[in-house]
Amino acid sequence: MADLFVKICGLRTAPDVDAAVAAGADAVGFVFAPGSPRTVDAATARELAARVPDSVLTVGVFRGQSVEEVRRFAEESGVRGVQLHGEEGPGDFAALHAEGRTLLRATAERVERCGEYGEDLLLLDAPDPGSGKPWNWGSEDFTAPEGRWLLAGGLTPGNVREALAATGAWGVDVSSGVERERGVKSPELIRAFVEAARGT
Ligand SMILES: O=C(O)c1ccccc1N[C@@H]1O[C@H](COP(=O)(O)O)[C@@H](O)[C@H]1O
Repeated sequence: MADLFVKICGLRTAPDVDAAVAAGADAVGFVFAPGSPRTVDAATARELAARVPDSVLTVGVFRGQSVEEVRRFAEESGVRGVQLHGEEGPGDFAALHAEGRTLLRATAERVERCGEYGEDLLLLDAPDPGSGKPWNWGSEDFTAPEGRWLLAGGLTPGNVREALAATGAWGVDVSSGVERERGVKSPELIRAFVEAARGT
């Protein structure tokens, strides 16, 4: 699955970013949601995003923040994409889309297809994002949405192949599973995750 889309999230340092880019990530995420061990400010994210080539999407991650706050962080940091874990509706997505941003809608709900709210990518995540806990993506009840969707929640280098085989996801997103301790990324685990996900 060499063309599998891979996002590495919760990056806080230059070595984190360099490791994700070198490993071949398609997107890197900076957490602007408050209260996470991975939260960075806009100035830090701007410095980190400057290390990222144009071919790799930079994404700001938000949870329960106003559209005005999302817009302000995105402008100040220069990220090209925003990932929304809140209660935003189609109108909010339309407003952010009009500004040229790539939009990721994160949800723990069952969804039939990507794009229902105007998002570019759908992210199916655990109810407690960033916790490293998997959800029941392997169960018989799970039905994959149509379109471009990313699987997230408790993925690791050790389970990502199984998860892809079970769900047929278009892409994957990981944070906890590439950390040596909570909030601290491991370049080795980042590389191992991308290789395992793509089967390279
Ligand atoms: O990573 C966080 O701390 C975070 C905080 C608030 C919203 C989203 C967050 N991360 C997202 O959670 C999943 C990855 O979770 P996991 O740690 O791999 O289980 C991914 O979508 C991140 O973007």
